[in-house]
Amino acid sequence: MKGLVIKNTGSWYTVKTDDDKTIESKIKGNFRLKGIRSTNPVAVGDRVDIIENQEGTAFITAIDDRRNYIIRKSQNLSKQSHIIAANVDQAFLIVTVNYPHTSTTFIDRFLASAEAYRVPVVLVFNKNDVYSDEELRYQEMMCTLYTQIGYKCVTVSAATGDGIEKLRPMLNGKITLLSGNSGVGKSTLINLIIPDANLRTSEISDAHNTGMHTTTFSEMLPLEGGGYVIDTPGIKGFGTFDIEPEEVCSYFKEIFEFSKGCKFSNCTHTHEPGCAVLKALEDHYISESRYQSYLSMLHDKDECKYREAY
Ligand SMILES: Nc1nc2c(ncn2[C@@H]2O[C@H](COP(=O)(O)OP(=O)(O)OP(=O)(O)O)[C@@H](O)[C@H]2O)c(=O)[nH]1
Ligand SMILES: [Zn+2]
Repeated sequence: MKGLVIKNTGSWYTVKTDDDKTIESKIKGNFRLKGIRSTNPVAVGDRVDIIENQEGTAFITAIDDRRNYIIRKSQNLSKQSHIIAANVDQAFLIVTVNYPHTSTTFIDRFLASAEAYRVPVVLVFNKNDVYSDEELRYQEMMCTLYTQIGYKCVTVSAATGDGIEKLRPMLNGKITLLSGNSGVGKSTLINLIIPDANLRTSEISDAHNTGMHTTTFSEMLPLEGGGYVIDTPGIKGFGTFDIEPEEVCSYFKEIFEFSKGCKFSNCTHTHEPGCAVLKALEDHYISESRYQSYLSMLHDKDECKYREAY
């Protein structure tokens, strides 16, 4: 029988079968996933084969190929990874222009890593209710910038509920990863969208920040209209991927478009003559902040810092 892994607590996996049953399952014997050194071979979001046994539980016997997965690297020496979720349909990146300020570098890095994994991203601008006119203008500028590049932008307030109704239809039937810096309102938003989720709010998540408590349990929260939401504290992007310096550009959609006009095919868009990207930057077709983010990722690569950041 086939099913979807919706929860992982230690060695037990909750599988929602295609005929809508929920069965607690374990991995059978020496089942190993090729290629990944991970503390958990199966993750929420995985499509699996199960065989039911007499006790009413089941064995997971096979796992479908993943379209994508999100990994957290272990901080200790084992260098093992923990797979947080697999087969994500889309990501909502929650950003706040203030309280706390989400930097464009943070946004652009997230977008670039999502591009690499072909995961569509929606930018959700939260805390609309607290901003001054100046902050609102800045928020609008950001929305315009990212909309022009091709990302959907939504402005909401999790505190007042303003704009939340726009999110619901976008979530329907999909597996959505909710991400964003600490304090931007992820838990508040989830509690609003799924009232019985009863998620921890800021007090407890402070423990995450100091690294006192890292949970190895993941769960996809079911939505009323079908689909799931995954809340992942502290995830800055997708996967650990070996990105080559010449690839960085292809993950910045608009920069990539202009790069097709560069004189040299190996142009790094930093100093070369006949660089169409530098020209577009000068003519304000490419924004300064996006270009700076591109440079920061390019330079990180030189120093091998980027890989470690994820
Ligand atoms: N004014 C205002 N405050 C908000 C809004 N959304 C969340 N907050 C507040 O911001 C603080 C942080 O919200 P959380 O939902 O805990 O943020 P989080 O993103 O889950 O944070 P972590 O768990 O640390 O990742 C809380 O005090 C919330 O009440 C909003 O739209 N407006
Ligand atoms: Zn160039």
